[in-house]
Amino acid sequence: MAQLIEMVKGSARVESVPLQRSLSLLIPSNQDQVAPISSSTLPKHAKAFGDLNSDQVSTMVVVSNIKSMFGYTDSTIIDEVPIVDYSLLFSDDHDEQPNSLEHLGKACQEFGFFYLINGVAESVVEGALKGISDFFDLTTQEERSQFLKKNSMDRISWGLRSHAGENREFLKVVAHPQHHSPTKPANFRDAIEEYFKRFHEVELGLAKAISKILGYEETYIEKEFKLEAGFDVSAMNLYPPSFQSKGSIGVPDHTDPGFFVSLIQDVNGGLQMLSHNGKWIGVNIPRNAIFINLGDHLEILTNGKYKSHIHQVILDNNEVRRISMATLHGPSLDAFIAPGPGFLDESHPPAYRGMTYKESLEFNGYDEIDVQSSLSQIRLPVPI
Ligand SMILES: O=C(O)CCC(=O)C(=O)O
Ligand SMILES: [Fe+2]
Repeated sequence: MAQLIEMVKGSARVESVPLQRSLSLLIPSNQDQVAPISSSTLPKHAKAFGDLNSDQVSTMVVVSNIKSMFGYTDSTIIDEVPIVDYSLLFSDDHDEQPNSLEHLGKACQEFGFFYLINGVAESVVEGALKGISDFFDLTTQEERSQFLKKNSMDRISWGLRSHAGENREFLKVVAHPQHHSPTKPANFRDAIEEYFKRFHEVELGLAKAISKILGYEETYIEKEFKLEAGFDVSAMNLYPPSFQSKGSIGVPDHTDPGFFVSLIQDVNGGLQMLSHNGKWIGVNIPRNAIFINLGDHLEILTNGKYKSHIHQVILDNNEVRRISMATLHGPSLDAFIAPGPGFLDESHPPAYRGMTYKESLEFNGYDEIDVQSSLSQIRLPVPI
């Protein structure tokens, strides 16, 4: 429990300083000595989840209220996903910024994934999800199937998988440097384009912040990955509720290529990450947050310092259909990605082969738009 409390403390950078202060009031340092709490010290999120009073402040209650604050139910797993506040990474406050960068560094190195808040306006995320929902609702499956991939240069690709190993319908589109997507229904294209535009700014911001944490000038990752022409592919997924799926697997376990993946969804349920210590963690995205999962090519560039984590989608408990959009933010197709010299020394020889992003996407025999990982083939044998 102490560990969980620590985790909640460490990750609860939800809105700004007031919330942190309130949380330190909420979280007793010792179970026998409960700090008094006044509801006026609580931020608006905290007020929204109920009328906390000093009687309720026990360790268990604190944790469960923090859970409900983020929209969790008791049966979901909260632990071990850090929350990173994007706005604090660029704060003018001389204490705030280094603390936030350190927190992001820990999230990257010790987890490899995190919830990002204050990056993209909620209305933009909601708009994109509504657009995707309209695409799946307002077109028939037959209309959608016109986007079935026909050749390797296709920039839009549709698929329907319905077997024990995979259950989903998806539409993949190239989102950057040029956005390609179906033009019907109206607003779908505009809504997702707005998300791609806004998120591209956030991507550049995260590239700056992570470069700094790694000890480089802030343009390091942007230059290495040539992000101006970064190849981004967005996978929009529609998962059936579990009673409609023949098997329980939505997407089998895999890692994703690229710098990182940004994921938004309409309802929680199904995405699981394999943590550093070999435990599956349920991804339950707090409202207003975007899930970030580091990709294969950041692992390659950092020679394994930051890892790309295996994940899967399991549909066991889904009562309703779920929509997600996983955007794989990649280097430019012609960027040559190899372990950076700054991550190599005698005890850290190169652990991956260098190749262009395009080559790595095609390494398994897949096309660029399929964005399949080839990390296991790119890994070099460990010298004895
Ligand atoms: O839909 C999800 O939650 C994850 C999908 C995913 O991992 C992918 O499309 O690569
Ligand atoms: Fe994935």
